[in-house]
Amino acid sequence: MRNETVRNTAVTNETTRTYDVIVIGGGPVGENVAERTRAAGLSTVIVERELLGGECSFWACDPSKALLRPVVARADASRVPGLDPAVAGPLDVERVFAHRDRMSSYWKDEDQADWLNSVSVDLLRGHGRLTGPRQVAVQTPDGDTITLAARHAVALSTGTRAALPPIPGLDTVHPWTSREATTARKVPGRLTVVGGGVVAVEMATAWQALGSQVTMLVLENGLLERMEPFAGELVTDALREAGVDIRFDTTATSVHRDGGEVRITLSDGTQLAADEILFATGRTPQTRDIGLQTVGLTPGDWLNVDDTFQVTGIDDGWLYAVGDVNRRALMTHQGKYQARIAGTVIGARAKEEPVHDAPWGTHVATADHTAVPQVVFTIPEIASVGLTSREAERSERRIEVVDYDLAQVAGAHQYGKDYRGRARMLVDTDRNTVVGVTFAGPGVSELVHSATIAIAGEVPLDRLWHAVPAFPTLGEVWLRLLETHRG
Ligand SMILES: Cc1cc2nc3c(=O)[nH]c(=O)nc-3n(C[C@H](O)[C@H](O)[C@H](O)COP(=O)(O)OP(=O)(O)OC[C@H]3O[C@@H](n4cnc5c(N)ncnc54)[C@H](O)[C@@H]3O)c2cc1C
Ligand SMILES: NC(=O)c1ccc[n+]([C@@H]2O[C@H](COP(=O)([O-])OP(=O)(O)OC[C@H]3O[C@@H](n4cnc5c(N)ncnc54)[C@H](O)[C@@H]3O)[C@@H](O)[C@H]2O)c1
Repeated sequence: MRNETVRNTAVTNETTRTYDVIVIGGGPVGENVAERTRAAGLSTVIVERELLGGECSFWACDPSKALLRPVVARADASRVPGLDPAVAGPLDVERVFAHRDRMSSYWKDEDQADWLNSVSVDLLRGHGRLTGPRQVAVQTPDGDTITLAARHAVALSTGTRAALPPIPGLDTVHPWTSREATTARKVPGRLTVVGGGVVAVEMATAWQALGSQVTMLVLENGLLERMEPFAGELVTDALREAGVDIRFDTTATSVHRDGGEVRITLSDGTQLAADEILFATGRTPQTRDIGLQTVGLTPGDWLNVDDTFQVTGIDDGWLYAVGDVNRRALMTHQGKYQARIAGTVIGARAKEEPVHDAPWGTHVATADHTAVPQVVFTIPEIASVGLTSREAERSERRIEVVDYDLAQVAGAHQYGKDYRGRARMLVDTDRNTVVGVTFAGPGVSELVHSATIAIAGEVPLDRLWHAVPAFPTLGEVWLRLLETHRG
């Protein structure tokens, strides 16, 4: 076992190792909590039972984006006159898989362990469980149990795993979850995808382009239902053009594997056959077996936190929950933002320094409520931050919705022929600031940070008017949105 020797300022006795901070779960979020608490001068250990780097590095963001990059780049290139014939053929699937494997570090975490070592955080490999206030027991891969005690804080960053619906026959079909969808080495002839959210649309985009005939079973009447309706509509059109069979208001009611084939009974009573079935039906928190009952919480629950990530209902505030497991925003960048804040506030409290917890203070995650960006890497790309118009309707605020056809921007003409895209900006008319933006179109992923800055910075529209977008870029959509708003 690597790096388990106790370093920095930890105290060891024969049965219990004492640290200032114990982090359970070494995904992207746990790593960042630990890096910040260590930077604050606190001895810190991470307990990780699988691979340091978590879901994102090995079974989620990195492998999925590596599969999608050639698909999206080919779609972009096919719209560029002169370049289009060069990308007319199929993808080289083996090379795509090799790229994906490399981007997933061949499912080895030495580099991340070296990085952790370089920032003087200890690593203890094994499954961590709370055994009481500030107490953790770690079951190591050798079957030993090591007990840890925290002087100041325990941070839970145990993330999520795929949620599977309880439908008859599921245990017989060996269904794909996001893990298999991102790591498979063989292209199934027919792939059925259950779900219409982010994992479903990204993986349907990738596997259809890699050679599967994809069928999507979507409970709702559209894709990406939590985003602006035009986002799902544009992705639906592109998936259908690529040959995906999308069935709305439909789901699988039972499944069984018959020989090599998965037989699926649909909610309308009809049958469907597939070689593999992917359930992209949301996430469940990894809190069932982490000893929550020993501190008065309920195993299996999502963890409720305040804006400094202290778990609610815990005396003395020693327990923190950061990243996916607190359900605030299930994305790596937002979890890492939370981690920077949680690590810093743990450091401040340990040193009895003032805690700056007014909105936008150093020690509170205000952006979680107002400015969470997300990019969906489909054809076309979808990039959003802040409120959607549906959320705005439910809020008390007076909001103006400003729409613009992204295809009318000069940068879009340059980007590729037959560009299709939409942009929507939500303006809080009382405060004269932007509170939500959604872009849908090829190449929009890199636009989203401009919107995040406008929202998090609460930049008045009169000042945004002076932020001049370069010609001819997609960024000129800002000018067009502001002109539309001014009438
Ligand atoms: C297919 C897919 C694609 C995605 N793509 C993106 C994307 O492009 N961009 C983006 O921002 N987000 C993306 N996400 C979301 C992103 O993966 C998560 O938001 C992110 O991984 C959350 O990080 P985390 O550290 O909170 O949890 P995780 O990454 O889940 O890490 C939790 C860690 O805790 C460990 N652990 C759990 N329990 C214990 C225990 N008891 N003891 C010891 N260790 C334990 C686990 O082994 C794991 O290493 C994607 C998700 C999926 C499913
Ligand atoms: N690019 C990115 O940022 C990215 C990519 C992938 C995943 N993620 C994150 O991962 C999280 C999980 O993604 P996801 O797509 O699994 O979840 P999701 O919540 O986005 O979508 C879940 C889908 O499954 C459907 N569903 C749920 N229960 C069902 C059932 N019993 N039967 C049929 N359908 C059912 C829902 O109707 C919905 O369409 C997201 O919250 C997202 O933040 C992010």
